[in-house]
This record gives sequence, structure tokens and C-alpha cells, in this order.
Amino acid sequence: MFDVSTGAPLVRATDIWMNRGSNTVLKGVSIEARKGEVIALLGPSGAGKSTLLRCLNAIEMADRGLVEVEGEIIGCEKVGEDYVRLPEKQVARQRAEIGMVFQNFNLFPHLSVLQNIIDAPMRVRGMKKADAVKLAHDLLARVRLSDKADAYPRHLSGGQQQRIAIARALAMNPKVMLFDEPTSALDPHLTDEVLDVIRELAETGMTMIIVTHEVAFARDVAHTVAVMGEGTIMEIGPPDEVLRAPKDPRVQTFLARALKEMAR
Ligand SMILES: Nc1ncnc2c1ncn2[C@@H]1O[C@H](COP(=O)(O)OP(=O)(O)OP(=O)(O)O)[C@@H](O)[C@H]1O
Repeated sequence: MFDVSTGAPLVRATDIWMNRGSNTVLKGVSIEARKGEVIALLGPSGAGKSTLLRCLNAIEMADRGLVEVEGEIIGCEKVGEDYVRLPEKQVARQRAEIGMVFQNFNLFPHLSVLQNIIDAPMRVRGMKKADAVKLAHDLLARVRLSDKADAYPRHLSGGQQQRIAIARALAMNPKVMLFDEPTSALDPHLTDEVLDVIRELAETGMTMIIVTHEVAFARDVAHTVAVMGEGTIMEIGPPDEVLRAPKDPRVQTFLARALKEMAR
């Protein structure tokens, strides 16, 4: 496992609050990821996991609280007592540093695999096409899909599409990768090929926050497990402590249920 003992905090979210409709979806969530750290975010449906990820990469704006990546405030800033969205151009530049992989892959259906990967490096980073193509081929080799450069997403399995989505995010050389249930839309036999790619990324020291229902994967790959519930982080710590001997009774109930489902 990548050693994060000397890592400085790379991502820091402090006291994040978010209301949506009549719900308070996040209730003062604080979380920190050191450079190279892998955090698995577990928790029941509706806990606020996806919303927290969407705040971390400024897809959504919190009502209160700040997110920092390498010390830079992301998405909004505090002016007096108010939180004010930064100019869109600045937010777009910041978001380019934060890779996001979604449950449903979100590849561009009308673009080939290669075009999907080279699009952002060329458009956002101004990379020359030849360099972007070379980078794409390197990344395709890394996710073991070198033979799919000219294929279109509809011709790929879900597991292959998700590996392309990971390659596409990596093409921007992000500082951190956020995964929102990357295997939930996959048949069980396709799950491992995606988890293996994420596991390899962890070994390279990529900082990652991964929302997942895969408790065994979290135990093996994560440095830290956080269990969310009702808009809060109910428990956080090393996998051994949180998964084997959770202190919070709500976490005990959630894990007992999750492990039962895994055994089925
Ligand atoms: N735009 C919205 N308007 C109203 N409620 C919302 C909105 N977005 C999210 N919520 C509510 O916020 C809560 C947290 O949602 P979120 O999707 O973050 O949970 P989650 O932990 O990721 O759940 P899941 O595992 O099912 O994806 C849910 O109760 C959801 O219904």
C-alpha cells in the first residue's frame, strides 16, 4: 500500500452544509485527504455521499463551508459571512484538476474512445493533437484497452466503458480522483476489472476518494474508511478499526447489513 505517512493534506473540506429542497443533505461535513491517500466513502442510500463528492469538485455549491485542493479554495469563497461562487472561468480551471468518474460512465456516445480521451487535454489544456494521442495510447495501455482506440462506447461492455472513463479522467493529470460508485452499474463479473484498475492507481500514489458499496475492496485498498449517514460522517478511521469494530451503533447496523448482502 502507498505510504501516506508523510503526505500533506491535498484535499480539505471544512464544515460543509447543504440544503436541497426541504432536506439538509450535508450537516457540517469535514474531511481531509493527504497526498496519496485513498479514502473509501461508505454509507446507506441517501446518506449524502454523492452530494459531498459533487461539492468537492464544485459541480454543486455548498451553502456553507469551504473546499480546498492544495490550499486553493475551490468553487466559492467566503466574503464576510456569505459564500460566493467564484467566476465560472476560474471554477472550470479548478475542476480540470479534479478527476471525476461517475456510476454511469458518462462517455460522449458520438465520439470514439480515442476522441473521448483526447478531447479535454486538447480543448482545456491546449495540448497538441499528436501529444494528446500519444498520451491516450499510454493510458489505454494502462487500463488494458489498447485495442479499443477506434471503438465507440456503445460497442464496449460496461466494465470497458468505465475503464475508458478512468483513462479520460487521468488524461487531465488530475491532482485527485473522485469516484462515485464506479462499479454500481456493472454486472458482478465486470466489477473486478474496474476495481483492479483503481487498485493499481492507488499503488501509484494517486489521491482518491471513492464512494463505493464494495466493503471488501474498501478494506483492501483504502487507507481510510469513512461511513456517512444522515448527512454526517458517522465514523472515520483506518479500515481495520472502522470495519471490524465500529463504535457508532448506526455504523454497526449498516455494516452488518452490507456484509450480509455481500455474502449473498
Ligand atoms: N436536488 C435535490 N433536491 C432535494 N433533495 C436532494 C437533492 N439532491 C439530493 N437530495 C437528497 O439528499 C440526500 C442525499 O443524496 P445523495 O445522492 O448525496 O446520497 P447518497 O449517499 O449518494 O445515496 P446513494 O447511495 O443512493 O447514491 C437524499 O435524501 C436525496 O434525496
